[in-house]
Amino acid sequence: MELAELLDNARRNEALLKRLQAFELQLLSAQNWQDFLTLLLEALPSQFDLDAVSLRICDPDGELKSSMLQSLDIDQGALLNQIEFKVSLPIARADVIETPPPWRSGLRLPLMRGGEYLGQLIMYASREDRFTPGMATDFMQHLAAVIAACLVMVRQSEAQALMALTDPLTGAENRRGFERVYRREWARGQRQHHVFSMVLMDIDHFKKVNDVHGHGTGDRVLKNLCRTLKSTIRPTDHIGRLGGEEFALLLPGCQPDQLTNVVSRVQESIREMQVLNDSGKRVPVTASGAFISVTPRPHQDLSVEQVLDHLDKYLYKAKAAGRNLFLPAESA
Ligand SMILES: Nc1nc2c(ncn2[C@@H]2O[C@H](COP(=O)(O)OP(=O)(O)OP(=O)(O)O)[C@@H](O)[C@H]2O)c(=O)[nH]1
Repeated sequence: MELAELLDNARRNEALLKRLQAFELQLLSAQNWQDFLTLLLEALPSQFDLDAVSLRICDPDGELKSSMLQSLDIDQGALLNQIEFKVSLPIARADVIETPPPWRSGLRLPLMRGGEYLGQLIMYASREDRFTPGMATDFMQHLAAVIAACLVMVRQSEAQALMALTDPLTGAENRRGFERVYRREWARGQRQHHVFSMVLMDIDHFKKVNDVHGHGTGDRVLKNLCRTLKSTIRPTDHIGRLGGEEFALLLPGCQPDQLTNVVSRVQESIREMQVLNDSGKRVPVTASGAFISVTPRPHQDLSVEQVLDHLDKYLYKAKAAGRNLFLPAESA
């Protein structure tokens, strides 16, 4: 190799190394999925002459996917299209791989951290000579090690953030978590003219459940209710436990004409719940509630407290009318 060519190669390597170091520093400061995934799936390809990047993540119990779904706004959900969540993945070493069209070369990098196999990062190029068999991949393998460490850090910090916003008994969002969801949905609605719906509900005669069957059975009712609600509404909907036996639902994209159906389904699923007391006897459960569709408008501000206070008046009417009843609230 000519000296000039060697120097040119060295300069290119040095420039690549500098870019990698700067990129790694950015990655290390990512605290949440949005920053981490945007860097990995959008910044990485543009900064390193790649045409696309995808992630395959080992996620046997679906925890990572649900953490990302919780943390990302729905309009950032496109990032998730570049991620495959796998129940299991065969361990693969760093290698140049065959790629489907339109890509003409690709590199697969394993993501390992402390002996845990986290998944793979796949880089695609439309140039055939971008990745060639036998090429040196040490820089990229180093990058993969940093990505794996950051993935573990972000997983942990997202889990901690989620814990602070989650009700430990039922796994529903706590009041703070629910307020955060509302603020996000309100802002998204203003940006994109999205409607969302809200339901406020309260278990009927819950004090009696506790008094007659004991606190343990009362807790089981609350846990069962959340499980039931989760399986009745969409995975992108939100359940908040606002206090004792009071819950709220936030249903993004749920139009007024669909809301009555959703509420009937919710009511039905609560009535069908099979909760047993300590003697194995079924405890019948019903709830009362109120519901409304919210259309965020630009330059308007309607807080979650205002919506909930408004719904509370209708919930009170439903209780007064004999319970086991959900009433539509007039627009706020
Ligand atoms: N088991 C259990 N009970 C709780 C929890 N949080 C609140 N409660 C109980 O929920 C009951 C709520 O009672 P009330 O506010 O009188 O309402 P209610 O009996 O459901 O009556 P209505 O709402 O009018 O139908 C109280 O007995 C609280 O102690 C909890 O985490 N676990």
